[in-house]
Amino acid sequence: MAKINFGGTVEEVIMREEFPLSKAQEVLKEETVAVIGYGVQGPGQALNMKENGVNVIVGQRQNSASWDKAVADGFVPGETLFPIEEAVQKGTIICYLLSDAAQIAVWPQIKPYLTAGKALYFSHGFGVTYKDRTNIIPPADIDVILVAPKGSGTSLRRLFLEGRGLNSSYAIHQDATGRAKDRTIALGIAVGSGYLFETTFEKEVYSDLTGERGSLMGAIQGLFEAQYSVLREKGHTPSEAFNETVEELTQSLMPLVAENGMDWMYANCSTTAQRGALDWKDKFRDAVRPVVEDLYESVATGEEAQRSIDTNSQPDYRIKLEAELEELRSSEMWQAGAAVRQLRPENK
Ligand SMILES: NC(=O)C1=CN([C@@H]2O[C@H](COP(=O)(O)OP(=O)(O)OC[C@H]3O[C@@H](n4cnc5c(N)ncnc54)[C@H](O)[C@@H]3O)[C@@H](O)[C@H]2O)C=CC1
Ligand SMILES: CC(=O)[C@](C)(O)C(=O)O
Ligand SMILES: [Mg+2]
Ligand SMILES: [Mg+2]
Repeated sequence: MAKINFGGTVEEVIMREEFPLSKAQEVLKEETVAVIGYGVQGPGQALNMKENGVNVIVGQRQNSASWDKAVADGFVPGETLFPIEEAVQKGTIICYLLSDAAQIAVWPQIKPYLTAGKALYFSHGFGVTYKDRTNIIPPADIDVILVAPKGSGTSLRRLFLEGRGLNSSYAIHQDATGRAKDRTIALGIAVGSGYLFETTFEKEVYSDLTGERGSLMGAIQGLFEAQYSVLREKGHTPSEAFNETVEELTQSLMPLVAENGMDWMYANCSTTAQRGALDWKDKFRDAVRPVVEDLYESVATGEEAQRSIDTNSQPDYRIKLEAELEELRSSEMWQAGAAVRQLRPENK
């Protein structure tokens, strides 16, 4: 493990150099890795592992769009693609990549096939951490492990195809075989992680739920809406409001942040912008911090988990989510966004 200084705190991370793909292949050579669920993470992880030489099968509900997608991606019914229970039966490592709500519903069906020595793998600490709400309590004689790619399954796959990698966290909840750690790291490398950092199931789910509700998804849209609507009320056109709120951020400034940090992005903007950003950042921080504190509390008490379970267990949850996404899509801001995207020279 490499010791890396993260801004003054030294942490151990695992990189491909010290745990190369050849070692991952060696660790996994006797295993059948059953990827259960072929939604967003399922395809990314299954295809990356398959192309990395791992023996992968997929378990998915028949007569579903995801089943058809698995077929289109090259998984063969009866050979490498099976109904869920059959795949769990055949697998020695079970990657449980159903939606978190579906994991609860399907658990009683798969539990009998989690026999001694197998490994149960998650990409989220949700099911195990909130066990009082999910009833996901794995048998004691199996490994229970986690690799959580820090990003969308779509990005995991795209970065893999570009020869890059998405960072993942990893955790071992239960080591029944003495091989849990090797299995975990090998899977982490095989799914296409750039490097792996250690966590626990609880820390993973608390930080992940906070991040996606906060700066990664929820807060960012909230900030965009606030600024866009003020600009519009003050008489700015949609194109100006959208460009000054979103397009410039994603196209021009965030790539600079990604490349070399916030100070580098600031340094490449005008001194006028730098002065204003440095003055205003603390006001935004102070306004938003109490909301983040509320959010973390709601995650830690399990309120967020319960809301997610309750809503996403409804038979029509997809339709309802889609209706809310449609509302976003049809908002003036994102309609302006669609027009702006069309105008990018590369999209012409
Ligand atoms: N979406 C992402 O990129 C990320 C997801 N994760 C985690 O990975 C896991 C999988 O998430 P996603 O890929 O987003 O899942 P998803 O929402 O795409 O669902 C995966 C599959 O579950 C199946 N499914 C849904 N309800 C079912 C039911 N009642 N019975 C049987 N199958 C059912 C669907 O057919 C679908 O193929 C979750 O634990 C999630 O938190 C972690 C990091 C990112
Ligand atoms: C993509 C990711 O890692 C998220 C936002 O946490 C998720 O999809 O749950
Ligand atoms: Mg998440
Ligand atoms: Mg996440």
